Amino acid sequence: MAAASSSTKFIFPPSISSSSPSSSSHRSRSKLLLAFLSPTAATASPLSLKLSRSRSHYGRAPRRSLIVTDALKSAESTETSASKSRSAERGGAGSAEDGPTILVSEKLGEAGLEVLRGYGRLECLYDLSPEELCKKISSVDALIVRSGTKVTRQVFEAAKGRLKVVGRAGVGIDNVDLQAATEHGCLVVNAPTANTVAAAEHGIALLAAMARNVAQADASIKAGKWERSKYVGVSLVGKTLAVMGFGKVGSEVARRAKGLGMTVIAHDPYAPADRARAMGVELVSFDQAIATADFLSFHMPLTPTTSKIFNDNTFSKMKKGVRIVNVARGGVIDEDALVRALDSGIVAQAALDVFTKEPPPSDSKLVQHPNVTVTPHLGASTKEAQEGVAIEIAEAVVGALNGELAATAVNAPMVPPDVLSELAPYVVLAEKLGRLAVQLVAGGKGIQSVRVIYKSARDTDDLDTRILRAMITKGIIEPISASYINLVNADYTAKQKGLRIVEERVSVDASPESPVDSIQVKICNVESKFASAVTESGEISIEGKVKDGIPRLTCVGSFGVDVSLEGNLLLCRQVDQPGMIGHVGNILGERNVNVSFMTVGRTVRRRQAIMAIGVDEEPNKETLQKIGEVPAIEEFVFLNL
Ligand SMILES: NC(=O)C1=CN([C@@H]2O[C@H](COP(=O)(O)OP(=O)(O)OC[C@H]3O[C@@H](n4cnc5c(N)ncnc54)[C@H](O)[C@@H]3O)[C@@H](O)[C@H]2O)C=CC1
Ligand SMILES: O=C(O)C(=O)COP(=O)(O)O
Repeated sequence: MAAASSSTKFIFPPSISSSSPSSSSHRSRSKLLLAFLSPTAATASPLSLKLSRSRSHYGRAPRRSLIVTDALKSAESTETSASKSRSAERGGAGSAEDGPTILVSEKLGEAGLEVLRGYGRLECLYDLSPEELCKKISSVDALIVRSGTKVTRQVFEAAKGRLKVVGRAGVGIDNVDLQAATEHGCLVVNAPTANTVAAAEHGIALLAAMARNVAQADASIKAGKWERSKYVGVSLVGKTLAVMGFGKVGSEVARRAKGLGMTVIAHDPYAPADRARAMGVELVSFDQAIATADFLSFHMPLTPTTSKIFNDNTFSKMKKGVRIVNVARGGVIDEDALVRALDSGIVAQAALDVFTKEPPPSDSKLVQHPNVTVTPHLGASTKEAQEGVAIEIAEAVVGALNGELAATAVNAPMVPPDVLSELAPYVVLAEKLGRLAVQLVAGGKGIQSVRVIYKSARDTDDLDTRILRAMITKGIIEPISASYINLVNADYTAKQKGLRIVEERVSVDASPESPVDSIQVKICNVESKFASAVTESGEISIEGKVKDGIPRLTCVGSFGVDVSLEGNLLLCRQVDQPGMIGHVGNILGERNVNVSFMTVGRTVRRRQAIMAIGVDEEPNKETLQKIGEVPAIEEFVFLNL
């Protein structure tokens, strides 16, 4: 159980870890992290990691990468030299041939490519059609995109379970079907910070260019004209700018606009008013913002709520002659309505970097409108931003492929590293308890309701159980279905299968040093193969603890036991009398089944006891039959942990 004894160093990425890449702490860290994303968490064998810092900042991929499955190996062997040369033509092929395959489908900064090259097999294919992407996707472990690639449900389906991570080299993830990603257990990460300033600068560039007719005047002079009176502009100083969406980009735009002498107001239903106030920006309602502003700048994400939020109705409420900048997403505007608003003069000018359909049709009335200035989605396109975004996304993807929970995960719970570190051994315990509990269920009715009870000395607020719940779900579902469960899709899959997991906390007088004293898993309203596991209230109940970093089973039904949760387990209920351990031990020994431990728990002396026997090998049918024939044995069950 290397994972269970992992040191706290595991939270650091290789680049800043003080331990040697091949050290045991690194190994145990990696094995632990495997638990969060890998299909084979609790049963994974020790990994042989060969991270070499001399190759690159991130080192080479481990021989058996943390979320790389066997499917990867077979797919690797089918990789053709034709595809490699094609990839080299279009963007270059990678060199770490034995690592995971990472497909980059749009131009990415060189610094990020360098990180990826050093880690895995890199393929840059920049002009794939949707059909080509679907064909390619089942042979890659990670996909990195910008805004131009639509990662649809079809893409996730075509991946056939191999695609583990989609990295969005930028902020907006509206081009990725997040629901489909979650259903397929695929992690989506983005790079939310590195292009903020670039987008804000572009917003300001468009604002100033629009106000002074820079693009139109440039086109005019190049057409041989000299039209000074036609291109008289408007001033920015003293005007009111409404920033719609006061997030990272919006607040940077606000800061710069204030520097230009504008009065800045903002609308954002979720932004803290004190942050705005500290910048001298007043947060106002949507209607107030659009009715007051001389200039509007859009900086909200495209979501079902913001889709076409600027439409005939909202344009009609704007100040006549308002000027609009959009560097967010084209879809927040009803583009036909904007054309009408421009024609009627409600909107005097618009400067647009983004469009509902990109590229927009060449005969688009909006693009061709004389009062509209356009750029081809250039907000993030500075050298600096592209290098930054590329590094940010490469780090996130490499981390995710290593089984780490990315700080920029979009569809998985964010669990701070210190919490992860502390819960490490309990993660293994949780999965084992789920796996064990489900094997005690006698088929038939199906499992619908599971109660999980965490006994802890800590305050409720001081215990984040999301990972534990996910791992219990994984343990329960995986042995009885073909689903592959990880932190991304655990809750979704449970819901799909009609499995209700209810969590309870019980305060106990234990050491507050440990986040959890024990975890109890109870499966309700089912019959058990092992009647002794059923409590008086009719639930299958097992309980486990972590002792010296090792997960142990401490209770079955109302019988106390104490066995390490490793390998295989025989649970027998017998009459509590001398000689039972020797008797069963002999049957196993004679058939070459090695016993790793034995423990006996009883409720009342000389009445009934439960014997838990750990075995290295799986006993065959005949051996199990022999055990069943021992007169004092009342029932027994063999469990695979
Ligand atoms: N043109 C380009 O190349 C780029 C475009 N972007 C886009 O800019 C937008 C903002 O990006 P960030 O500032 O980094 O994101 P962010 O997440 O930091 O900020 C978005 C803000 O919008 C707010 N918001 C959500 N719903 C809203 C609503 N109905 N009304 C008003 N505000 C609402 C949120 O509360 C949040 O504060 C995104 O759409 C992103 O995709 C970002 C970078 C480059
Ligand atoms: O980061 C964003 O949201 C952007 O819109 C940038 O898009 P891009 O990566 O330049 O295609």
